Parts: sequence; C-alpha cells; structure tokens
Amino acid sequence: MSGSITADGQLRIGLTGGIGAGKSTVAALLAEKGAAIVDADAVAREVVEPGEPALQALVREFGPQVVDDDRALDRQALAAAAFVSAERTAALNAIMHPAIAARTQERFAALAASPVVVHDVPLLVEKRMGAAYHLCVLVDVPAPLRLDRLVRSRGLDREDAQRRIAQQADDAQRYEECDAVLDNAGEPAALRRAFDALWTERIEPFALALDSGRAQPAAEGPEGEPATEAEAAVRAHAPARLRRRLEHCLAAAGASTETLSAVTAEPLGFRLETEGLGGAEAVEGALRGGGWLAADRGLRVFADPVQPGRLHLR
Ligand SMILES: CC(C)(COP(=O)(O)OP(=O)(O)OC[C@H]1O[C@@H](n2cnc3c(N)ncnc32)[C@H](O)[C@@H]1O)[C@@H](O)C(=O)NCCC(=O)NCCS
Ligand SMILES: Nc1ncnc2c1ncn2[C@@H]1O[C@H](COP(=O)(O)OP(=O)(O)OP(=O)(O)O)[C@@H](O)[C@H]1O
Repeated sequence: MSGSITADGQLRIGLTGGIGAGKSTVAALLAEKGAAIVDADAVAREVVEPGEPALQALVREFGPQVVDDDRALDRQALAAAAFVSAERTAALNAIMHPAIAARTQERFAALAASPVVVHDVPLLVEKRMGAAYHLCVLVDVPAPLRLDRLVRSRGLDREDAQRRIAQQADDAQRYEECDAVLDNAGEPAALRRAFDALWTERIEPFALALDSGRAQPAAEGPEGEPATEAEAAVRAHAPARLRRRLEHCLAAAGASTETLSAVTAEPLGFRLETEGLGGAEAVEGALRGGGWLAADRGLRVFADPVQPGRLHLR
C-alpha cells in the first residue's frame, strides 16, 4: 500500500489513527492548505467495483452473500464476515492490500508534481509503513470515545466498530510508528489549533527545506519537555524511526546498511561507511529523496525541523 519516497522535493506525509479518530477531518484541514490527499479507504472502494478481480476473489473467499443481487459488494455483509477473527481479517487483507497497493502507486505517480502529498491510511501502523513517509501524523483519541463518536454521529453498529478496533493496533504501537500526535479528544476548535501549529512549525518548513534541497541550519531537535505522555512516547521512539527511514531509503537504492551505526543521541547522529556501497549517485539520490539533505561535506541532515538527525558519511 505504501509508495516509496521517490519524487524529488516532495514532502510525503502518512496520516493515521484508529477507526473514528478524525483522519478525514484532519485530511480536510490539510487539503485546505493545498496538500494533495490519497485516501486509502477510497482506493479500497475502487478496487472492489463490479468487474474488478479483487471482488471476485472476495466472493471465492467469503461466499456469495458478500455481493448483492446486482453483483455489487455488500460492505456490511463483508465486514460481518471479515472482522470476526484475526485469521478472517488476514484473509480479507491478503486479497485487498495488494490490489490497494497497486492502485496507490498509480495515485502517487500522478501526484509527483505536488509539493505535499498526504496518504490517509488507517492501517499504516499495523503494516509498519511509517518509514516510507518523511513524516507520520497520528490523530489520537482514546478507543472508548472513538466508539461513542462512531455510533452517535456516524451510526455505525457498536459491535462492528468494536470488532474492527480489536483487529487494529493499540496506542503504544501507534506512538512507536508516528512522529507527531494531534490530540482529537476535545472540541473540533482545539484540533484546528493543534493542526495549525503543526502546519506552521513543522510541515511548512519541512516542505520548504525539501523543495529547496537545503537543510535548515537551526535544526537542533525538539525543544522543551513533552507536554503529554503520548508526546513523550513518540519522542522516545524517534531514534528507531529515523534509523528505519535511513534503512528504507538506502535499501531502495540497493545499498547495504551493514555499516550504519548510531553515534550520538543529542543531536541524533548516525554514521555510514560509503566505501564499497557502490552506485554513489543512486545513494545520493535515495538520501535526498528520503529527506536527508546535504549540509556540509560528508554531512546530511534530515529535513524535519523538529526531529532533525544527522548522517555522517565516511
Ligand atoms: C470490509 C469493508 C468492505 C467494510 O466497509 P465499510 O464501508 O463498512 O468501512 P470502510 O471501508 O469505510 O472502512 C472504515 C474503517 O474500518 C476500518 N477497517 C477497514 N478495513 C480494515 C481492516 N482490514 N483491518 C482493520 N480495520 C479496518 C478502518 O479504520 C477504516 O477507516 C472495507 O472496510 C474493506 O474493504 N476493508 C478492507 C480494505 C482495507 O484494509 N481498508 C483499510 C484501508 S487500507
Ligand atoms: N473533535 C471532535 N469532536 C466530536 N466529534 C468529532 C471530532 N472529530 C471528529 N468527530 C466526528 O467523529 C467521527 C469520525 O471522524 P472522521 O470521519 O474524521 O474519522 P476517521 O478517522 O476518518 O474515521 P474512519 O476511521 O472511519 O475513516 C465523524 O462523525 C466526525 O464528525
């Protein structure tokens, strides 16, 4: 389902959260700022339209009751059959996710000229897709409140919503994979304020740095104490996320990460022996595409103004 980080100068954001957290609400705020949105739920609907091979595979796997008289997918019937156990959900995913991934690649390719592309993807954490984006944003709401909102304002069946939550990641796993948290347990106005701060302090300068190809000199890491437990957890996992990002973009260039080592904690620093890596240009391009911009001879800086990271090439 993920696109790899390829289009030069483009900021790619992964947007996620448990069912009913408010991803669509945040995606609308991002679109207002001019970001292009790829909506995984919408792509998932397209690949099961009548005549699509994934629809036929669903009928073979789950039986004829998952289509109606017009041979269109009965979404409620499929949800009832698929979310009963981890094994049945895995069977659903095995059919759907390759089809979604192929269509998603096409979407990203068509948006190569957009400065900011957002992938709204409910299962980003479950599928450990975070390293494929420069920044992952989590919309965070405790599960019981999500359940109430889904039942009250969207009319979703409570048991269905509960079963889906049981097949999704938990909060601790989300804090490991995501770089920024938007708390949406309060009023919509509070979400908008938090979003505006994230846009101004992080997304906009990050996108400008990638677009210009120049690392920002002030990148010294997060300031002050984390305001919430969620933020503290997110920050604690930053070194591991940055390392996964580095490994992801180097692997895309076919370069070995055997000599990649962590050297400093503050600011976060890594070292990579480039001798014998081969394809210097491919490695350069992959690092740039991954958000690691040239700052000095032998030094790359990850362009996230809040979670910078340095890479020393030897
Ligand atoms: C089972 C289906 C037909 C139910 O359709 P329905 O219209 O009721 O829900 P919709 O597609 O709008 O999804 C709503 C939410 O359910 C949750 N959800 C959907 N699929 C899954 C899944 N495989 N595992 C866990 N949660 C899921 C997500 O939070 C999603 O945002 C549909 O969800 C589906 O095709 N799911 C498989 C594809 C998939 O994994 N989609 C998630 C995005 S990649
Ligand atoms: N701060 C809020 N206060 C009250 N209700 C909210 C708030 N934010 C979102 N909602 C409502 O909660 C429901 C879920 O929000 P939204 O559709 O944005 O979530 P989502 O994460 O996209 O959902 P899904 O996982 O189903 O795709 C919607 O009915 C929305 O109007």
